[in-house]
Amino acid sequence: MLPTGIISSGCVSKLHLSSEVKPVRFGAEAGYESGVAPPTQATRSPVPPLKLTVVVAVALIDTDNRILLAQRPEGKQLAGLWEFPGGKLEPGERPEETLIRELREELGITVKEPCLAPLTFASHAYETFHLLMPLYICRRWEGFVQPLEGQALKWVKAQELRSYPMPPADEPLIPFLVDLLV
Ligand SMILES: Nc1nc2c([nH]c(=O)n2[C@H]2C[C@H](O)[C@@H](COP(=O)(O)OP(=O)(O)OP(=O)(O)O)O2)c(=O)[nH]1
Repeated sequence: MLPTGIISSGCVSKLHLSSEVKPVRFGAEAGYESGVAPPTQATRSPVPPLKLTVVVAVALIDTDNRILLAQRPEGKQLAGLWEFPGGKLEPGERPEETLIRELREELGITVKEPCLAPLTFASHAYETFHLLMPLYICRRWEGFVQPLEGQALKWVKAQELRSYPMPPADEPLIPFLVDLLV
């Protein structure tokens, strides 16, 4: 059996090893004032953390239980992949405000905050940032969905989501939608 802290196969996809040994700091010196144990040699991340980017997304669901996907345009990162509408949290915004703003800008629809229900979230390390993406669901909005930013749009059944290539962060979200809608 492996002792705690040794990485075995199956749970961790990337292991970064460094021969550089840094001095270990404890307690207040390490920024831990009281009551919280400092990271140990075994639990401290061996690589500098990626910048955390919060993107808020929504599965809009129509009366036939189909989900709206939008295709990322040419020239952008992850171009051609199908994603949930949404966008980056701006400073000072609450996640629901971000979504309401993005849905108006991207799709021309008006969503009221009580119509946004949290479903799950994605946490995914891209090469240059770590994405944290709450996924809401929404069944009620005002106006007609329009591709205001030139993006292709598709209404897709939950069981057909796997036929649309999505960003890697989104793949673990699919079973939650299948459980909810199928
Ligand atoms: N909206 C949305 N973004 C997603 C999803 N999955 C996923 O990995 N992302 C990533 C792609 C982008 O890196 C980021 C979304 O930021 P954004 O909507 O502002 O996209 P963007 O490329 O236009 O960003 P930028 O030009 O303003 O930097 O999150 C998803 O399902 N929906």
